[in-house]
Amino acid sequence: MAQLIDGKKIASDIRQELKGEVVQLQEQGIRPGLMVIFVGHNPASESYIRGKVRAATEIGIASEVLRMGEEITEKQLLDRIEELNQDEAVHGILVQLPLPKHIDELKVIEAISPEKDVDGFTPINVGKMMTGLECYLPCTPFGIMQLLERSNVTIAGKHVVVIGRSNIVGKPVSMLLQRANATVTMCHSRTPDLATFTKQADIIVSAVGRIGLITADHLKEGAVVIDVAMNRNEDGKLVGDVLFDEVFDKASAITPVPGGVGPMTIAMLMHNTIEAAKRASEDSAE
Ligand SMILES: Nc1nc2c(c(=O)[nH]1)N[C@@H](CN(C=O)c1ccc(C(=O)N[C@@H](CCC(=O)O)C(=O)O)cc1)CN2
Repeated sequence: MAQLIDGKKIASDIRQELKGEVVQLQEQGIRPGLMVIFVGHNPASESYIRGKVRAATEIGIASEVLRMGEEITEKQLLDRIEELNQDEAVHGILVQLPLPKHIDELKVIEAISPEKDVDGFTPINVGKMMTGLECYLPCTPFGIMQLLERSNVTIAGKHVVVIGRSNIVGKPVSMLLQRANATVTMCHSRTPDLATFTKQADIIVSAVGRIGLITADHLKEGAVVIDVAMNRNEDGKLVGDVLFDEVFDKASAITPVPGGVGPMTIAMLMHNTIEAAKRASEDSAE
């Protein structure tokens, strides 16, 4: 039977720690500020943004949601980002993804000032992460690392199989795990005979978005399983890639969906926003 890695509890612990940091900043007259840009009406995004605003309010971060209709042009969005880049009260800017199809996501992300890029998605921050320079780490991969560390899962020397190659999760988490001295194998939705790879893993990170992708047969006894996916099943219930009930008996530790990686994404966004406020005040003091 596995240890349940309780992301909800760990994220709540992190938010409590961050609350203390915000109190200290406020004593210096600094109030961290986060601007969330939401284009369109995606219901899932709506719910994630609510979670971000709730967490910010709990911690004492000033947050605002800039809502833009689906019909806005790419140019209008880019102009708005440029204004926010210049706004000193805004320490962190994020554009909720996905964006409507007529807007080029990469172009929009690139427009965010790297100093305010609390999602860690801009090419500058990605490049810094690749080379080990100080930067904002993307929130979901950062959250996965925190989950593993705070659950006392050893990473160094372990073989990790990451399934998924997105810019948000698969690629960056592979890099962070490798930096923590794991040996990383990257697989994806089109990897033939996935089980050949996953059966060799001490830790599996699955971020594909396919219900039932990982079964007990994909695991070696005692592997750690991190499920990053958010899928809706036939009953409308939120489930991951992993068949939780059967994998639970074979794994040594496992994250649930919901209540695993998801809450950590928001906690690490709060961490990055506070970091952005600290850096801005250090820069203005220089
Ligand atoms: N600009 C960004 N866009 C997106 C990101 C991101 O990091 N930055 N990640 C995802 C969505 N996301 C945050 O934005 C996110 C996903 C899931 C959760 C979460 O807490 N999930 C809960 C379940 C919530 C529910 O019931 O619907 C859980 O797993 O327990 C938070 C944030 C894509 N876009």
